[in-house]
Formats: sequence, C-alpha cells, structure tokens
Amino acid sequence: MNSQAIALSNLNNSFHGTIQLTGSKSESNRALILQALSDGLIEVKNLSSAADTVTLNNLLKELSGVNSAGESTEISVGPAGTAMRFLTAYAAVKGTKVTITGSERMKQRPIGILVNSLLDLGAKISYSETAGFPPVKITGNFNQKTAKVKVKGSISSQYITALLLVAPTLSKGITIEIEGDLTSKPYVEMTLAMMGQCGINHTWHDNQVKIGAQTFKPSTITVEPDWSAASYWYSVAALCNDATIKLPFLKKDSLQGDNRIAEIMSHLGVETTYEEDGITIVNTGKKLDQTDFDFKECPDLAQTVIACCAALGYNATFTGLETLKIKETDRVAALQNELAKLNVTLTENNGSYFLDSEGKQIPDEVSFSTYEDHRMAMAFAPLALVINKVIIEDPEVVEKSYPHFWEDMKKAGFEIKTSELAKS
Ligand SMILES: O=C(O)C1=C[C@@H](OP(=O)(O)O)[C@@H](O)[C@H](O)C1
Ligand SMILES: C=C(OP(=O)(O)O)C(=O)O
Repeated sequence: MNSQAIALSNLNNSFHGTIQLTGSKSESNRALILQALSDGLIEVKNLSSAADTVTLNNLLKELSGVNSAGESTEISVGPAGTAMRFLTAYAAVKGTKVTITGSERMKQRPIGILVNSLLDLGAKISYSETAGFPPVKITGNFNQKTAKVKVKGSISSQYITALLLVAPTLSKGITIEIEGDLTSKPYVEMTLAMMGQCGINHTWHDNQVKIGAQTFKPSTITVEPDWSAASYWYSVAALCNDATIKLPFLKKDSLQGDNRIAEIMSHLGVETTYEEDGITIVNTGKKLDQTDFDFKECPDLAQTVIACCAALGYNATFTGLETLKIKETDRVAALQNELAKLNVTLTENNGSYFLDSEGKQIPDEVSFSTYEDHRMAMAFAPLALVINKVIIEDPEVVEKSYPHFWEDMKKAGFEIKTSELAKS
C-alpha cells in the first residue's frame, strides 16, 4: 500500500520568529457546548481551527434541527474525544433522538462511565454495538430522576466535564461525587472557570462538585491560543542551537493546564518570558536539571517531552501516563515503537516509565509512524533538528488540533517535501 508521507530536514539549527497558534481545542469545544445550551446568549471569539472543533460546531448545528419528536438521525464525531463525550451528554439531556458514532478508534475509547451517569440522571440511552463503547443511541425524552451521580475519576476527566456543562440546564442540577483519583484535573477546572465566565456558580468540596439549576448570562468567551500546540515550539526551541520564538496571546494565568509546558521545559533549557501580548521562549543552552516528570495533570504534553528528551540523549523517568493508552492510539505503545527507531527504550516499572537515551546512536534518517494520532506527528517532527532526514507518515493527522502545523514548520525553516511511502 502506498501512503503519503513528508520528509523534513532543517540545516539552519536556528529560528528567530513568531508563530501564531490557533485557539485552544479544549476551550473552543466547551465554549461551543455552552453557547448551544445558552440559546445563543454566549458569543465566542477566536474559535480554534482544529478539525475536532469544526466537527463539533457542524454537528451542533445539525442537531439543532433534530427534535425529540422527529425521526432518529446518526452523526459521527470522527476521532474527536471531547466531541463524543460532550455531545453524548448534551443530546441525552435534550432528549434528541440521535445515534452518535465515531472513527474505528473512537469505538474503542470507553464511554460507559458517562453513559451510566446519564442513565442514573434519567436519560434514555443505549449502545448500538458494544456495551460501554460508542456508538451510543439516545432514544427519548429526559426526565430527571436524581441530581446525584458517582463518577470514577481515573479514566477520563471528559466524563465529568460533559456532565458539568449540562448541569445548569437540569431542573435539579447535578452533584458529582468523584470516586478515586481524578486524572487531568486542570481540564475540570477549565470547565468550571469557563462556566463561571458565563454566570454559572459551582461548589467543589473534597470530592463533590455541585452545579445547581441556573441560567446563563449574556457573555463573551475569548478563546486563548492552544498551549498543547505551543509545546511543539518548546520542543523546537529545546532542539535548536539558537532559538527565540514569540507565541502571541498566550497568557501566564491560562485556563489550560498545559501551560505547565513552560515549567517542564525550563528543565530542558527553554526559558519563558511573559509579555503583555504573549510569550517569548528562548533556548538558554542549560542542560537537563530534573529527571522526573509527571503528566497526570497534563497528559497531552507527554509525547512532546518524551520525544524531546530522547532526541537530546537525556535519561529521565515519567509518571502519570496511565490514560495515554485510551487516547487517539495507545500512546505508550506508539512511543515505545517509534523511540526504538532511535535505539532508545521506554520501559515500565510499577507505573513509572524509564527513558534510556544517553549515548545512543541516532540514525541519520528515520521514518516515524503516526498511528492516526496528531500528537505523534507533531512530537516527532521537531527531531529533524537533530536527525538529517525525518519522515512523518500520514502527516494530515495534525488537522485534529493544529491544521496549519506544517506551514508553521516551514516558516520556522524546516524544509518539507512530500514523498510516497511504501508501506508493507
Ligand atoms: O477536556 C478536554 O478538553 C481534554 C481532556 C484530556 O482528556 P482526559 O481527561 O481523557 O485525560 C485531554 O487529554 C484531551 O486532549 C482534552
Ligand atoms: C486526547 C486528545 O483528544 P480527545 O480525547 O479529545 O480525542 C488529544 O487532543 O490529545
């Protein structure tokens, strides 16, 4: 089978310039649901160009034409996890007759925890194929039975966000008891902060988050640029001999937990200066001064940081990677496979992953597979700064969150050629 790939090289090893990032996919997708629930009282500015956001926006428009009395319809979210989870809660409480499906991978990403909570609340919802996984079918009106639900916190924070977003529109509101550890906590905090901007109050004591029935106030949400996307520029800066990169409109006090890439990358020699109109990141030449990194609160940064450490020949230990196995691909397995091409290993021991990169001979040319995962492509692309020729297979995967990634890489001096790749 032949498939498209691109070959990247970068002989300059230096970049001084500005990169304009698109809006945060996470903030945008919350804003769209809030806007739809508020019947247009909420205005959204700087919406992301991410395919996941475009998809959600289109599907919300499509669903606005479907009512609970009419024919059932089927929609597909493709690979968009947040769209899958948020739309399931949205359609369930509206009683919209719809089957929500997605890509083949989406059908392997669990949704049972959310569906069980929606059933407890009073939704009419079932599975069309495999219990616990998409597609889900919403079959009728929602009559709220209870306000209280228990949600396991360690699998995905998106289930909690999905419930919180719809909570103010329910006559009894929702009180969520989070069971066990909460993963990706900053994403729940982002949800609550954005709802606060729209006039919705909450309480959060111990493991109980409560949102009562409330009305949205007319408001404007301005989406900040995407900090997860910024992480690839931190990697470029870390791998360049000489880099000063301006990323406009990113803020220190961000709603996005992935702003901790600034702190993480400070240990790899990249310094961040916060300015009125954005941030500037600079390679200071400092060597690794910390060897343990935890990604429980920022799982989307893991691939960037691990690939970057491997390229720099650093040994390090990583934790908080549990949820990576149920994302766009099994990201741990994907990392292990691709790092092996650099003669680097990532081995698990009791939930910790040890990266053994020191002194490894990196080949002159490496072709990286991307596993239908945007973050695999973007995490490995900057390695063209230390490898003569990097080939990225199926480069269009970046569209999911960062459609103009390759144009931005060209602006930064990467030479990019398309190539036909022979796959067995
Ligand atoms: O709520 C969100 O916008 C997201 C939450 C995180 O997922 P999990 O809560 O499943 O870790 C993150 O990985 C994903 O990219 C976006
Ligand atoms: C995990 C991700 O997205 P989602 O869960 O929304 O598909 C991601 O963007 O890295």
